[in-house]
Amino acid sequence: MGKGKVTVMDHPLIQHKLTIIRDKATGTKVFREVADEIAMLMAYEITRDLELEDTMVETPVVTAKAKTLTGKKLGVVPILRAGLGMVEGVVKLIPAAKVGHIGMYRDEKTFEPVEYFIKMPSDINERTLIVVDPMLATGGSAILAIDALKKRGATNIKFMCMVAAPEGVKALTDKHPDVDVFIAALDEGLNEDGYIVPGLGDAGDRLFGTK
Ligand SMILES: O=P(O)(O)OC[C@H]1O[C@H](OP(=O)(O)OP(=O)(O)O)[C@H](O)[C@@H]1O
Ligand SMILES: O=c1cc[nH]c(=O)[nH]1
Ligand SMILES: [Mg+2]
Repeated sequence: MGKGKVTVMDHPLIQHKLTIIRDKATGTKVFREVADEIAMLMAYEITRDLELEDTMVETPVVTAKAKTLTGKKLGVVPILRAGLGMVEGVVKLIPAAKVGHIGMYRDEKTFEPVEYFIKMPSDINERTLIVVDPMLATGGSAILAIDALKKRGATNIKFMCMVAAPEGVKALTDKHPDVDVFIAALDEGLNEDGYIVPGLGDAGDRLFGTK
């Protein structure tokens, strides 16, 4: 592994749901639903360190001391297309989060990422950004996406993916050691076509039914 902090979220529910989306017999509808559920479970874990402050609440019984989120700003940044499949799951838990989009495709021969779209909230320098993409293969797409966010002023970034290859985790944590990486499964590696093994195939195509 590289220099950054890496957390593997191997909760039983996440592992069970991952098996469903790894299965090649799983169609688009179920793939989308289960990917959404995995993203929500991961968001629950990734938000464990959100800051709380004291407040008062009037219950039907008494006025009591209680806790509330500080309202520190968050952003979710899906890497298109496949990252879109993780947005709903996160914003269901954090409805105040703004969403920035970054479009990236991987050249099929060289595996080099190409950026084709970016639209961010204007205040990304004030936000904790959670970059989401189901797949971290060579790491090229995640590295370029995070480069683009840092260039625009982002300083507090987390990366969350479902399936990662060790090569991608090393490349990402070497290049961006300040970015905490959260993954649901660390797979064996990459095949000659740049696919994660065992992986789940092309996440974008499986989410959107494009193959
Ligand atoms: O770590 P890397 O080697 O860069 O590969 C991972 C990238 O490949 C996939 O996107 P893809 O290029 O297939 O685009 P899509 O989401 O539009 O299908 C995936 O969603 C990641 O963004
Ligand atoms: O296995 C892989 C590798 C890159 N992108 C995917 O969607 N799947
Ligand atoms: Mg794809």
